[in-house]
Amino acid sequence: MAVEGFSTTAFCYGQTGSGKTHTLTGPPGLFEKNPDPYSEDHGLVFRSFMYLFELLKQRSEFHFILKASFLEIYNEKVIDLLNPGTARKPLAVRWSKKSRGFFVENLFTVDCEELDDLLAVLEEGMRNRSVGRHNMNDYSSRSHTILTVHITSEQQMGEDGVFISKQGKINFVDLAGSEMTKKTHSEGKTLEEANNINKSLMVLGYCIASLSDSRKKGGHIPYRDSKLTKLLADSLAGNGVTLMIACISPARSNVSETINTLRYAARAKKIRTKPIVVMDPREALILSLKREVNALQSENDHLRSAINFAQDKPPGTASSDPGANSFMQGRLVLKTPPTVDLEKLAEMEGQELSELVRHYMTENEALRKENAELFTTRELVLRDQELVCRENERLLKKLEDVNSVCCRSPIIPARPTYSAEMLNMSGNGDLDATNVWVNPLNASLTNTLGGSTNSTLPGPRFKQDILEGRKSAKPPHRLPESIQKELDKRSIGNSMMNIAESYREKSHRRHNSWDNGKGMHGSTGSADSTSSARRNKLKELADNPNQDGNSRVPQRTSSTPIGSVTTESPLPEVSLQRRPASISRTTGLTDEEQTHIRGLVAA
Ligand SMILES: Nc1ncnc2c1ncn2[C@@H]1O[C@H](COP(=O)(O)OP(=O)(O)OP(=O)(O)O)[C@@H](O)[C@H]1O
Repeated sequence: MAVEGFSTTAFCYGQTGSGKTHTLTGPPGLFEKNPDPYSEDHGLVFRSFMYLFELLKQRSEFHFILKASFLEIYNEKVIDLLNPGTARKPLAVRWSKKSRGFFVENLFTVDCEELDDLLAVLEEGMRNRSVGRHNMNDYSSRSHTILTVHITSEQQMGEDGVFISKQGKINFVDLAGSEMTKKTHSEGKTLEEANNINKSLMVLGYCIASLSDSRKKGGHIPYRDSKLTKLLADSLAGNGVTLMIACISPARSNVSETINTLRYAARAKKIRTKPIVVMDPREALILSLKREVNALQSENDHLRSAINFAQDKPPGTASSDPGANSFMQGRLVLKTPPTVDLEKLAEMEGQELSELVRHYMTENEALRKENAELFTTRELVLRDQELVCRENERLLKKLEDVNSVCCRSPIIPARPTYSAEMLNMSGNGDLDATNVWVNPLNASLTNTLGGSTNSTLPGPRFKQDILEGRKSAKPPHRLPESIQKELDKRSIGNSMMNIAESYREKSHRRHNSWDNGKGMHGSTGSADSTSSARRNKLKELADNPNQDGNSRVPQRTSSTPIGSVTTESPLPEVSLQRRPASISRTTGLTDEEQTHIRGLVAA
């Protein structure tokens, strides 16, 4: 992973004499014997170096730069093991704003081109580290050591000449073992070393405990309490990968330390880091910009293909919609970013690349906005359509209800030409009980002739059908308008003639009665004879249709609303919708009608 650019750490933890140094570097004095490179005595560090160089050989497309440093923390002082000097002057640990981590100032770093260079660093450091002796270990490490191998890899991205470099590293940390001074019988200098070792290990334990506790996430981690934790902060909770090797003793007498070590290991196992590849900020920016450009270009291609698909739709679909056209027009005026030659991309400056990305982002934003608008419009159209459908269903249901009410009523024929006043008709079946005035002649004729009214009376006949409960009763079909008008003229003309004749007859009888000296109210017999004569006359009129085959009795046609008769000139219009103020008791006609009829008779 260090080769890929990650920061990695392997550290050994455990009580003194448990084999930490043995695990990392092998038995004491191994390198003084000039061992075989493939000896089984080698520890993790040597084996890692071997594996690292094998890996570098396989990756010929990369250019690697290796650098190594070796330091120890002895009594809370950082000593450079590759350049200790005669005075073993301690180095300062500082905070780097750039890398946002602690670093050792002026630490000697050795370029390592060969495996031997790395082995030389390891040997030199092992030789210079502080080793002591106590009851539990003849070669006890009196300090924490950190061997770091920095791996810089450079790779050419594509054929445009841009090199991308990554900086990975491996930390090999050999911690000094925790000591129970009672057991080790440490005194003097060794006791001071043991106290410092225990103190720094305790801080490390606090840091591990805090990092592993999910409740303290984001809380304070006491890295600054020791040099060891400062330098391991990045490995413990940074963006690297860390391997903890817990070394324990198989001796029964060390059981409490073993349990303690395992407890630490269990806590450390809970720590979660977020490994990232460490790169040069400028190169990282170029790489991210290139990725972003590729992503935006692919997204733009996708959106363009989707828009072209919408444009290629046949007429009558989306393009035939004027609203859609306006949308299309609005979309077509989008500012398209300039086409970029990918080969020249590497030559472009960071500012140009940023400008280009900004162009694509603007276009992308516009396309996203347009896409959202299209979706919104589609939703609105669907909602409107649903509303119209619901309204349609409601109106249809209402129409059905109205039809069913009309059909259920025994006196209302279900004909759409009836005025709304008919709907207010009471349910007792008496047409005369409504507020619609009916021509008394029609009514008297119906009463006189009963159900024997001839077939030229469509209204009463239809009414009769309803009364007889015929299911097939339907309103008569409408005639063509010209024929219907002609029929209306004739029927109205006939009715007027009929009225004129009855008026003439009534006048004649009235004269006779006056002649008989009985006056208007003189005799009931006269009234009876008058009504009898009128009945006979009407019957005669009904039984003898005129030459056109039409009855001379006023008829209601299908196109004429009930209660209203409309004529064209020269016949005067007579409205029967409202009962006139003054009606003659004998003729049943208004003054105005009588005047008209008198004029007609005179003519
Ligand atoms: N796996 C092993 N096989 C053989 N010998 C071992 C093994 N582990 C440790 N030893 C031996 O035990 C002794 C102590 O080991 P080592 O020095 O590595 O312990 P340590 O944990 O580093 O102690 P300290 O913390 O005091 O430095 C050494 O002589 C080492 O060779």
